[in-house]
Amino acid sequence: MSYRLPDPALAALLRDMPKAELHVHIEGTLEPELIFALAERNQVDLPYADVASLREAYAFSDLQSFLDIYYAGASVLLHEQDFYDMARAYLARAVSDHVLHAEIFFDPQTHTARGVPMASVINGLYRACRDAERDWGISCTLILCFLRHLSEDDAFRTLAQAMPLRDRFIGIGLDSSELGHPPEKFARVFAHCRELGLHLVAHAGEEGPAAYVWSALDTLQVERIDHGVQAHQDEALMQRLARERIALTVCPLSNQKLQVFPDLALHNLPQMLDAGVAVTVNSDDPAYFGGYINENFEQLFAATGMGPRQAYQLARNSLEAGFVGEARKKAWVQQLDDCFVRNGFAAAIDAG
Ligand code: HPA
Ligand SMILES: [Zn+2]
Repeated sequence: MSYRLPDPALAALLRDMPKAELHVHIEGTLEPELIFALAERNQVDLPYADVASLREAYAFSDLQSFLDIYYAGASVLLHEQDFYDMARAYLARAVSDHVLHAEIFFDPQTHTARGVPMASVINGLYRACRDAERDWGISCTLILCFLRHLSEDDAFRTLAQAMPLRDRFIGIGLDSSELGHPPEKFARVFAHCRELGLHLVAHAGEEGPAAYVWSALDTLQVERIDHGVQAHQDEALMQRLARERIALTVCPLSNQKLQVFPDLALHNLPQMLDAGVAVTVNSDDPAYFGGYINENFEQLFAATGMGPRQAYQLARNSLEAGFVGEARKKAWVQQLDDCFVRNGFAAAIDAG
């Protein structure tokens, strides 16, 4: 089900308000047109005849059915310039959606397993971030994700390969198939990353149970939870998330596409926000799930009937949950306040 906002003033506010994107997989921003262009450039065979038939395959029943196609799409990425072009396209889009700051996930094991050098992956993405900052003023950092369906030893090897480029990523995440791969499987490698001074996040409670969110917090000691929507099943967990202001990077269109919620109108984000949890809105894999961050905001608000007060809270949560210094956060929140005043929604600031 796709939703449209009937209120043009609210739609304009959601579009124009400054925001941060804290949960986007760069490989999930690879649009079918770019997949085919890179396939041709790199002479990679694809099991789809054209862009239209690839898009037709984007009908998912759960996380795994998506991941199978997502990893196939990433097979066209071979050279540093491919990673640069992919990230450049995403960042241009983020700028037009008024994203001030993006923390971008990448999955190195998806590429190194095919013989792509770690340096090609990280240097291509990093150069795109620096160029976007120079050209468009967007702030942009990288988070290296371990694939949880692989072993912890594989994660350690991946970390070792990335260490010569340690200054080019700020944190570590955990993604891929959740069920059967609980956070504690990666306890030792996360403890090591913590000692290295890396920020820590993990996907938990997307399809997996609330127990995985507890484990990500207590065993991995992550600073944010990616998705986390299953926390709603556990009142004690909800209270902890709210009390400790642990941000959840929620991805509404992803949750609908992967059938975590059968329909956006049934999404629990409004209740989580009401319960005082620091929820944020993000796009996850926008090329596959039918929309970038502003489309996530617009459709979610249209489906659930939320208004300017919640828009303010969500944007503010995102600007405050990034891994950046307090002075920059304060300046960004000032820009957010100015936007709400300019658009005639000053009351939403005071209510928030
Ligand atoms: O939503 C997701 N969940 C887990 N792994 C992923 N890798 C890309 N997107 C996702
Ligand atoms: Zn994700």
